[in-house]
Amino acid sequence: MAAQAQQDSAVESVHEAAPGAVPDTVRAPVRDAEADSVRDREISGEQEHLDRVYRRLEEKIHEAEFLMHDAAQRGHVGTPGALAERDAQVFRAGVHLNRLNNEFEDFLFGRIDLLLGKDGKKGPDGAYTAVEPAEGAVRPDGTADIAETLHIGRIGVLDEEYAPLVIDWRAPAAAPFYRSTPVDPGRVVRRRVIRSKGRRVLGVEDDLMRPELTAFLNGRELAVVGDGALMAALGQARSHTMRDIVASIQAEQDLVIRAPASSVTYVEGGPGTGKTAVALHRAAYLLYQDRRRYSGGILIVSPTPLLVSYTEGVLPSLGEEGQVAIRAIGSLVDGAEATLYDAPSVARAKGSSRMLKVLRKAARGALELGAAAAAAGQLAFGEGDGDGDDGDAVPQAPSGPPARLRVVAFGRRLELAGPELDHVRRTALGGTAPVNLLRPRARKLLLDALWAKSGAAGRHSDPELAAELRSSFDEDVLGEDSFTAFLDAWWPELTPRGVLETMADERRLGRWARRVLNPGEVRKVARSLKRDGYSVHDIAILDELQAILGAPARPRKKRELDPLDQLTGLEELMPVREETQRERAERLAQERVEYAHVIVDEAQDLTPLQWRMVGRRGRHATWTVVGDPAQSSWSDPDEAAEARDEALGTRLPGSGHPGAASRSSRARRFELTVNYRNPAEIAELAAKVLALAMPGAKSPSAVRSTGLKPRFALVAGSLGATVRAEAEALLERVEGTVGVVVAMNRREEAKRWLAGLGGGRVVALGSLEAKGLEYDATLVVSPAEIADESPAGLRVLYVALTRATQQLTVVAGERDQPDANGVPDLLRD
Ligand SMILES: Nc1ncnc2c1ncn2[C@@H]1O[C@H](COP(=O)(O)OP(=O)(O)OP(=O)(O)O)[C@@H](O)[C@H]1O
Repeated sequence: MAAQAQQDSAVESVHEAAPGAVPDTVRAPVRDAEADSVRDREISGEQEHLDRVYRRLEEKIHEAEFLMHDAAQRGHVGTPGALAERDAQVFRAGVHLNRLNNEFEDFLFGRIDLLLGKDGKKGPDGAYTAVEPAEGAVRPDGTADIAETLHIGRIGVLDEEYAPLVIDWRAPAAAPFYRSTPVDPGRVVRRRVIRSKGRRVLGVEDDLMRPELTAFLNGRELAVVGDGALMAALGQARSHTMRDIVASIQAEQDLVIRAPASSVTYVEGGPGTGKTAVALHRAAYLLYQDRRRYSGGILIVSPTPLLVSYTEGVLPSLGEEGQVAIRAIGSLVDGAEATLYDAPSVARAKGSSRMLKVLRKAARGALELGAAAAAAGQLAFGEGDGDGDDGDAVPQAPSGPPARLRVVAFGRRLELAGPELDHVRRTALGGTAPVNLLRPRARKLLLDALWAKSGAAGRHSDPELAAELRSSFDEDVLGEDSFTAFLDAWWPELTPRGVLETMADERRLGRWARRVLNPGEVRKVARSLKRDGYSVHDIAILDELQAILGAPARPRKKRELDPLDQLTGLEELMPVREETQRERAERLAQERVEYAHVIVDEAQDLTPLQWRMVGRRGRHATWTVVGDPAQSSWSDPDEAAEARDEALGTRLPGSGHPGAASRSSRARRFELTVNYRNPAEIAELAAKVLALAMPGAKSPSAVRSTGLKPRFALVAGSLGATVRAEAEALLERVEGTVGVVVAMNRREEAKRWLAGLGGGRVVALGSLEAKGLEYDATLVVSPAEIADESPAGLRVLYVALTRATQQLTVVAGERDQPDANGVPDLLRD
């Protein structure tokens, strides 16, 4: 038996079916007085096991420290082979040590007690692989023996004999911990969640998967204690950071987490169904399952920086760091960071695929502005510090490109002027390559035009002599400083920033956007580009411009010396030192523009231009796309879906997209159906808005209820004073966080209303910023204002109403038409 349970158990349980709301589990409470002693005994049994695990971990830490020491010694030997080996060993031991030293909050969190399996094969982790019980595992009288006990934790630990003390939660042997349900229990009789802090076991929560059985462990009947792990987790107060759900992942979520990554995995589900949590756990699972395949990195695209900081602690808590980059959609372009919001009408214009045409024209049009356009965006992105201060000013009355080219070649003065230069430019732009990469072509065409003017073309009939003459002519011209200076000014290397800034001129933009944007849109877009800083939509435009222009040459970074080499004097032995593994990892991270797997969270919100931007980061990647159409704040979901399919290459056969047919046929779709966040009372209210926003759409079913109906408040005195008073009341009623959601244009005002309140527990948010976040209590201010903000306003309101884990208050503002109870018209039946 792989890891037999240590404690004796007793017959202490009263079995009882779970309340219907709990989707996958059946729980059984125990009787009070007796129960306490059974509970204590069960806890001390788990404590013994945890102590054993920590003793083993300490041994492993000593081993890793020894390896590090040994590796350092090897460095002193000084041969290239020893150096490479040292680096590899230091790297491996360092990773190991780091993980072991990490005091996980609850390192060991689960246990399953299993029946004898159908066959006796063991997997690499020492656990039996059979999923189904053996035929004789259950005796005809309904009794059975527990044949195997497995403990589940954040990383796997083997004992001295290579038997599993802890199974990694992502290992196949741990899957039954998540997958087993009373309907389909497999070999699992009891599933236990163990709560611990540091090295102390605090409690256990059991779920019986085969309540009809009387099961024995070491001759004693299996005890069942606790109130169920899921409910315990859901009832906890929230902080400003998300927790992992590793101890209570539900069966439908586990299917998504462990789905093989081929092509695209689509995951849909309403608010609170665990999409974000599942996405993060999936990243950890994929890395565990095939670290080599994902060495190219996993990118998680999140809608806002707030959601990034809310979620970024989850992966380290799962033992994964480094390989996964979580980036907000407005931070995907190095050196540029979105800090501004666009009004919905501006966002619609900037994000739509119509903008592509405008940008192509702008990139070419910017050339006509010559060096002035290039000077506008002095720094290519990637070089700036991203604070929006470098070269943000809109160029003042650009002088335009030089009007004539004068050079001396073969002793003659040659000149190209206006129409000739225009002709060369038009011909050069006829090529399909990115504008910056067309510069050599333009240079060649200029040389051709000058050659034609020189009159030397017909001098030799012998082709060899003619070619020689031509090449010495070219050399002559290219050696002229005036030619290089002209080319730099006439065909400058354009940067995305520079082009974007030239678009801030309304007249110019109007020319480039003719018949694509209407005059109103041109005016608003141009005006929005005059601000200091970027919006999320500007970031996608910068990325698109980068693709249109072609990458500017990056200056080569100077290689830094490794202090270790200086210590061992190896620089002298090896003139060109090989990169260490660490350096290589750092270099790859810096240069990484594409990833092996891309996870898009809140995918319903991506605009067509954003899909193109994200698509460029995973051209050869597999994808997980997570979203909820009912929460979309983009006004044209069909247009965005088309852009998504194009970015992912999943369009149906006949679309002409390479690989379309095979990709679309391999795509998998999952739906998450249970709302773990909102109590039923809040979910019910939100469903009313969903019915208005998307008639016929189904809400996920809430897993618990609190008996607390949402509160409706009318403005008494000023709106600010009412909001402050209601927020204060909520702070009294919940232990954790309070989120106050207002229309976007009230954000600053709301921050002032709430100044000094709650000591960090209360946060004011614009409606779009609330995406993906959750609070113990939420205060939604003026539903009508939020709904009227944009064409997608009702869906944004739906998001706002589904953020609370415990309590919700709605303050009806001026635009709402509350009834006598304060219920705004939008929230009435
Ligand atoms: N199996 C689970 N066990 C415990 N908690 C869970 C489980 N699944 C989800 N949760 C919790 O439910 C809440 C909602 O999860 P999450 O934010 O991932 O949902 P979502 O589908 O992304 O929601 P939204 O679409 O509204 O942003 C989180 O607090 C999460 O920790």
